[in-house]
Amino acid sequence: MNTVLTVDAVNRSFGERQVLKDVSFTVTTGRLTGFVGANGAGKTTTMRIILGVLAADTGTVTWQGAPLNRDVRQRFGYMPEERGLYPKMSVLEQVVYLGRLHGLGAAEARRRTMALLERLELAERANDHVQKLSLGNQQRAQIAAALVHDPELLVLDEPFSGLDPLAVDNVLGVLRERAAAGAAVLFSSHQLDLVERLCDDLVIIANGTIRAAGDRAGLRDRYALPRYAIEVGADAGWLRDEAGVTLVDLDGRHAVFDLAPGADDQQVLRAALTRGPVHAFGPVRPSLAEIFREVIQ
Ligand SMILES: Nc1ncnc2c1ncn2[C@@H]1O[C@H](COP(=O)(O)OP(=O)(O)OP(=O)(O)O)[C@@H](O)[C@H]1O
Repeated sequence: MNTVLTVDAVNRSFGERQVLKDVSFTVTTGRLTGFVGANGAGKTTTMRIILGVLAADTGTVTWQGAPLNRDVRQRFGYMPEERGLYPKMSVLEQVVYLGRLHGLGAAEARRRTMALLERLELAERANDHVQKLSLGNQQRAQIAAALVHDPELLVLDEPFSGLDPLAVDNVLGVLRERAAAGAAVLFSSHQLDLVERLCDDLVIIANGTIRAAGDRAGLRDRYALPRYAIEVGADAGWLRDEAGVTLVDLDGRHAVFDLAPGADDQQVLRAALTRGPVHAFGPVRPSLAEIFREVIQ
């Protein structure tokens, strides 16, 4: 597994407004990288810069250490946020056409298109006009269009939004196969709770600034404070005043709290026991969505 794409100190403004501030991260072959942030955080702008649709004011994007050019970008696959298939053309014609634009011969483009549509469970719709498809199926057609030329880098803007859980699994399976075959995959989402289950690496952006980046487990270890759940016999509100305790959730006799570095969990347990029975007490593992809650709102 190699780092292939490097976004380094990219800045971009629209008029007076700076929407990307020193954005840096990397994307690795064989892995799915989720690019997560709230609406307006700067995901699409970053992706457009990677694809060369938009220029950075300062900073660089490199592929295997070299600056990007048209030839390299021909080997990328992009699913833009604004989608962009022609409503009045059949799915088959359209994906074949896009494959040919990327240099595939007619027979090869057709063969790959059919295989992809089959894999995306869209083969029965191959001859339908895009406008006749459900939104979820239009999305799968878009994904086929981004994949048909077997790109080395896949950049997908919100590929899972609007898909039902079965379709998410299907698309995820397809992306995993591409990664296993050596592609690098970068996709954006505003749903950290969904994405943390789907990807290997995460890049978290808020207000144009990268807040955290790395593999899932590493991010959890780095950013999570020790978190505990407790169930006591009466209201657990007293926890609020315990040294080193930050309440995450309080619901009557149940509470979830973080402990400051150096604070003693056993001290909290003893404090609880002086007030009455303790029915449950132990560490819990926060999800990334919980850790970065403010980033995704
Ligand atoms: N062409 C443009 N002209 C002016 N402002 C823009 C332009 N494109 C994007 N912006 C602004 O830049 C900011 C970042 O937008 P961007 O689309 O990159 O965010 P995003 O994270 O992809 O959000 P979303 O999930 O809503 O697409 C937003 O405030 C947006 O309004």
